[in-house]
Amino acid sequence: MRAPDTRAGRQELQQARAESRSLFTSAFVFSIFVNLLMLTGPLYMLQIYDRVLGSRSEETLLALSVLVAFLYLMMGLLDYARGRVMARAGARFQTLLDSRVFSAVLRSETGRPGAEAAQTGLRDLEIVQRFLGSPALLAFFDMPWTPIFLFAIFIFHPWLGALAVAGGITLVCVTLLNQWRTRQPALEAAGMGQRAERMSDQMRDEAEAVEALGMRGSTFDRWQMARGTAMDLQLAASDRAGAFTSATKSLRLFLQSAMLGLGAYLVLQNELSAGAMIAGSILLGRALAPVELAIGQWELLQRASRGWQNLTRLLSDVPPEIQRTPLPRPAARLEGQQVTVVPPGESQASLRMVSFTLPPGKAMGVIGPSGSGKTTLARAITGVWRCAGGKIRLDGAALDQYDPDVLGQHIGYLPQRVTLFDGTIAENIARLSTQPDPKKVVEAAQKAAAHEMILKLPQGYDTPLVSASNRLSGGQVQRIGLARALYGDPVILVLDEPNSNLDNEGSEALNRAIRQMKSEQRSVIIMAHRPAAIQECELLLVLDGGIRRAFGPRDEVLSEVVQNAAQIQSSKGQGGVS
Ligand SMILES: Nc1ncnc2c1ncn2[C@@H]1O[C@H](COP(=O)(O)OP(=O)(O)OP(=O)(O)O)[C@@H](O)[C@H]1O
Repeated sequence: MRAPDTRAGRQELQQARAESRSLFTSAFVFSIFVNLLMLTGPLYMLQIYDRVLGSRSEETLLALSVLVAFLYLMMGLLDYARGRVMARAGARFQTLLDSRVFSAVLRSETGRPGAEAAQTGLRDLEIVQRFLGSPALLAFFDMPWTPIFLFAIFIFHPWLGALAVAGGITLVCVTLLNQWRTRQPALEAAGMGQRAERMSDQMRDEAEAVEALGMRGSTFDRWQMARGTAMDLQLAASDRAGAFTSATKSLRLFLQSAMLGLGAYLVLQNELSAGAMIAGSILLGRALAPVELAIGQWELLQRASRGWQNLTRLLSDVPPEIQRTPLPRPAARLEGQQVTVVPPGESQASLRMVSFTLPPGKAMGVIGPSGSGKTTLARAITGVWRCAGGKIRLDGAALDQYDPDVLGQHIGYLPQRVTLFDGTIAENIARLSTQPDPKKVVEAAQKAAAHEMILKLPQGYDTPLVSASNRLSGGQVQRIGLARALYGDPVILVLDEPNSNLDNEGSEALNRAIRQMKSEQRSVIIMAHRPAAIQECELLLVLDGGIRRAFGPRDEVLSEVVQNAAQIQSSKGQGGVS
């Protein structure tokens, strides 16, 4: 199987990273000075042993100590500054991509629910941001200094240099071995951990069904199995990584002592000064510090690298929205031309070559048995799913010529299953706008016959809702969903099974809202099972197995196609549910 092309996503990420190039450059320059100043310690040692102790000069000691204190202060300041710069580079990277990744996650979820890259998109971005602002990346800036420090040790004595190089190579080999040995278990542990998390999220959301159906034990068993496996894998991964971290730490400490030992031997042979012996040992510590730091931060590095890969996949799968020329507010004329829709991730179309025309001021009913493609059509009209073939045109322009957010304002949608979000009732009606227009909110609620019901709630329109809570009944939720669909005066209203939870009063209010829409030259589409829902419709589209069975004036179509036409027509004019 060919690997998916992720070039576009990688390019986007690289561009966002390149926006912080000046910050990275300053951090790199700071790192040069920090590393130069790291020579302070060894040089001080060298001077103390070889000059101060030899000459017994207190003035030299004082002068050297003052100088060293100053240099350490500078080093501290520069180190702090580069840490701050890197943190800002990470933050800038995240700010640049926040909105892009957020909409890619949403679009990916509507397109192909459950796609792995979308599930973790926002978390991946955060991990990459954390890595960009962490000491782990600074370790890579410090690494080029490792050979320079090693070279300095060579200047003291070739044997010391040889030992340092051998030690350095061993540490690098351990690092590579670490990478090789821990990558797979870390990957598996992360994957399984995410699965357990998804499972617990779903179970929490569906807590009511879990309780009512006595599924607590079995759901717990499933979750625990996933979690247990994740924990075992995580333990194995962290054991391995921990073993490597401890091994490198001990090795480094041992190397430093070995340097001292070898240095002392060379001093005894009169081949080295005592100062150089100590300085060499300190230099070795400095040379190997970035390697050890990189190993210590290996987990973050791996997670960031995985996050980067996921993001490249996500951003490649979901290209950025193109800037569209804004169109004027459309007339409520909707036209379906040979519309074919294939559900995301499926190979079979659930709607095939369906055509219809809905002029302004009219309502169209869409009926058909379960699975006939009614919801699919609603999704296509609202732009949630794109047409695989044919076009849907709103006032002459294909739906993809509208910016998705603008299209959402033109087309009000009441989905089959209404979900409300965390926020007040008013905010939910105003589609989570941070500054809801109170007048429009109340107007929409009145049209949906939700106003009185909302006023009876403890804090009226300001009653806070928690998405998962069930303080509202199914009918109440549906009325608020209808008010949300009507908010902002959409030109087209798409209602998917609007009567499923409405009582008589709600159904009548719905019919009133439909009549009002029509009188204002706006139009309505109703996907329905129940006859009461289509009594306001002039047009009827009958679907069966994703194919148009009939389309035309309602009564004609009914008498032509639906066998129980008489029964449905008899409910006409009664209002409410039959
Ligand atoms: N998200 C999806 N992924 C894959 N296939 C889907 C998806 N949603 C619907 N389908 C398929 O598309 C076909 C039409 O489904 P659709 O939900 O549009 O029917 P419907 O007429 O609205 O049914 P109902 O009256 O039961 O709501 C069905 O065969 C269904 O299996």
